[in-house]
Amino acid sequence: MAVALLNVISVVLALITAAYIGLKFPQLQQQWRLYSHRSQLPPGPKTLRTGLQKPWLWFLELNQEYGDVVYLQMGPTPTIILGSAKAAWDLLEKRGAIYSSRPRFIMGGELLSNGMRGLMAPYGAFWRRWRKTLHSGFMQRQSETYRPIQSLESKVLMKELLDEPEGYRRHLERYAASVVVTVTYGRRVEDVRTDDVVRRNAEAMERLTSVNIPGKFAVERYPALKYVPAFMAPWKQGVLKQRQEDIKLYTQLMDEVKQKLGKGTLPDCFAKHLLEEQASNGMTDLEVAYAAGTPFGAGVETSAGSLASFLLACVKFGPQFIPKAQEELDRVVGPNRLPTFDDLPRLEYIRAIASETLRWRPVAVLGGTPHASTKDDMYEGMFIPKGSTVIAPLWSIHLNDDDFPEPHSFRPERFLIERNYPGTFGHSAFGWGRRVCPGMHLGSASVSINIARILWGFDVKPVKGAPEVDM
Ligand code: HEM
Repeated sequence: MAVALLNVISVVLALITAAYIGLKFPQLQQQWRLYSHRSQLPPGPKTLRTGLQKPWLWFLELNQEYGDVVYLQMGPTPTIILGSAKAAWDLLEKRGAIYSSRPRFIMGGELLSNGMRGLMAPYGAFWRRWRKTLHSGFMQRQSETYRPIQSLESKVLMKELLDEPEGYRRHLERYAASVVVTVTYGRRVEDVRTDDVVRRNAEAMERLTSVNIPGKFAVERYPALKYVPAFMAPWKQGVLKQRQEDIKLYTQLMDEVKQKLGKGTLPDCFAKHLLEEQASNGMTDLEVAYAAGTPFGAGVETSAGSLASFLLACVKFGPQFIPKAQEELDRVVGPNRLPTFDDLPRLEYIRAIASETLRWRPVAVLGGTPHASTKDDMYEGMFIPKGSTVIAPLWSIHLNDDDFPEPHSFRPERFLIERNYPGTFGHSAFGWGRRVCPGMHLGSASVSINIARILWGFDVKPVKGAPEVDM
């Protein structure tokens, strides 16, 4: 009896040890890889700073102290911080085949979204399918067909700014939300405070941001916890319940689209294209529903925030660039009509202001969602391990004074001279490589047309007597 019990205990212990080694093996393998290349890892600090509200400020300090490629050991994950356009271009663009994945987001990407949100998806078949639909919905030629929508919403924005200038932040949000919701679902947004689609999408974003907090959930550090049954883990029960809310939202929005399509009342829009291409793309109904939710999550705050940066630049540096811009608008457009998209090719200085806006205070201050590498790599004698999280903070890259002398000054003129900068835009506001922002044509058109019209119609000045603010 005693021998039988001992045998059972030994088997159980052996199974536990095997399971432990199985679970630990990838981590041990990674540790060995790091140890054997320790002398070739990029330079970096010995200790981490935790609880930072604005990590990009620290990353800039690190890039200034250690160089363009900095190494941090964040728990088990090797993390690389890129501090120059060249390093980001060399790795994320030129070596896109191995730097286009994402780190694991177990709470947000896996448990909340069940892998349905392409923005957080690893590089692979699902991401490629999702990305293909975004490409066909937002590539240059297709985005140009959305210009009448942008032009109309921009006119509404001008009227709102005229009637209630102090509500400018809300008006910018309404503009951006209405463009995105019209382009996606074929219906306008008249007021962000009362619109149902806006409210419910904002709630979905809230659900996502509430679980995407580094260090908040142990499962991000110990991925095996993902498999603990929900009844034993209230945090898991909570996030799975929230998943159902997301599914309800995206499915209902798509059902409304299908009803309108059936009645023949659906205007041309991204959701319609998704349905038309669903069979050839091999996407499930749920994939389509989540894909239609993508532009709202990625395109509203980025567009509105970029225009807010422009107003900030006007308040801080207006006298240095507004008169030149208005001289150009007087010359090219004249006083009797609003600037249009057709004028933009001749509004060189306005386009330079748009580029400088996206550079000076980039909304994606950390460069958007981090990339992850899928193979060991060597860069300028430094070893970058497979599975590294790669962050290219635009705060470091756009405020790097080798590329942008006096980086905190707002100087559109930088974009009017020949400069040696990788890529075609002269800045990196839309990211890099295979993950580059698919909405960049829509986003940059929104920024340029509204800058042209605001400067044509308004004098933007600080409120009289307003206190000086650190920007
Ligand atoms: C001025 C406006 C915008 C800015 C500054 C901006 C910026 C960015 C940046 C920096 C990234 C990260 C790229 C990378 O990982 O290397 C990104 C990704 C993305 N953006 Fe935008 N964006 C803007 C507007 C839009 C719009 C209007 C859409 C709507 C379709 C959109 C959809 C996306 C998506 C889906 C991704 C993720 C791509 C992927 O993971 O493959 N963005 N954006």
